[in-house]
Amino acid sequence: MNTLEQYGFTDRIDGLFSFHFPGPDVPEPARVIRADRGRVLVASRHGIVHLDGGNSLVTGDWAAIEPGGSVMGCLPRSSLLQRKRAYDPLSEAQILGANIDLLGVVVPLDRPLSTNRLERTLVAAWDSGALPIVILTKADLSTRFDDVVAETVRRARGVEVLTTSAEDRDGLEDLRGRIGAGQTLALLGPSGAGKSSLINALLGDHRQDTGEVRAGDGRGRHTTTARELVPLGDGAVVMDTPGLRGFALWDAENGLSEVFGDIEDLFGDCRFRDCAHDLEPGCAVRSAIESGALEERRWLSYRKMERELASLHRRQDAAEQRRHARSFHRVARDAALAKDFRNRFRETR
Ligand SMILES: Nc1nc2c(ncn2[C@@H]2O[C@H](COP(=O)(O)OP(=O)(O)OP(=O)(O)O)[C@@H](O)[C@H]2O)c(=O)[nH]1
Ligand SMILES: [Zn+2]
Repeated sequence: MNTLEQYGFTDRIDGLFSFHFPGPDVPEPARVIRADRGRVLVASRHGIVHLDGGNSLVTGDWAAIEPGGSVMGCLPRSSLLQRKRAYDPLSEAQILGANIDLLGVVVPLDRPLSTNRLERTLVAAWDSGALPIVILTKADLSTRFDDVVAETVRRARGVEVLTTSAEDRDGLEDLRGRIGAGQTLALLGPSGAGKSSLINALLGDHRQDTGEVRAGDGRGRHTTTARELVPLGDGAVVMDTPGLRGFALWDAENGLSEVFGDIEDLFGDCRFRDCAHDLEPGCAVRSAIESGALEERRWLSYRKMERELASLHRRQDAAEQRRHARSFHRVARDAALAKDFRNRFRETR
């Protein structure tokens, strides 16, 4: 597997490049590992290189590189995670990452649940166009706050919930199994939630590939830059940008109604009450998209959320989820109690 494939390049991406950059000189595809004010680190067929002139690129982008080495542009983003300033509509949103397939909303089990935070992060995840998944971390500590697992499952409203412990290496296979070849997982969660530990645990033997990369900066000096995309092997990738760490995605209260409220408001203006916002005449959603008042990307995100939630609800009914949460919780608690007991035994010996 070449460097580019390790960073998620697939036949599908190859096809998208031919489609979006037709012509005799097909550009070289490259994935942005890190973007820093126009200076970007990319994975290419020739390994990992620095490029200049990538002002518009963000981590995760698929960049098109001319034979001369300059950046021509990038593929349309399949998802876009951004930080919004709800109170100031004029300020530009800060883009945290692009082309994320799976957004892990990390909830640590070593502290009480912040339901507001969980719900707002889930909405931001849906808004990005990626598929959210809730990842409970530090399962080995889950006795401390008894109701976090059940409450998280309840608040996640059908979004899949996985439980992990980097410490005990629990749940890692499950999570790894969710990230297919060519897919990118990003983790969102508060500081100290265990994101780095989880990434390192997922990496296992690949660990030496990550973290710092030493690269010449063209002037003979060497700089050390942290990679923000981390290959897990087999074309699965984890995105780990500073912007995603301990950093709120919003500056004001915003939940479903704030992020998608403008879209839901449009429904009332459709000619038909039961408008499916597809091809119906007089559809306010379609006309907002056509006039540019509604970004098509956001509408697709909204649709994706509806679709995924409906199918998740079909797949796993609430009762089954509660059973799962209870039985998991018992196992986790027993394991933690056993560990506590072992520690105490050691101290008193
Ligand atoms: N018991 C236990 N501790 C854990 C686990 N995962 C992480 N920790 C501890 O939790 C603390 C924070 O973990 P990090 O992985 O640094 O958390 P982070 O989310 O990357 O934090 P930021 O870098 O601040 O965003 C560290 O002291 C870890 O050792 C776990 O599964 N079990
Ligand atoms: Zn409509």
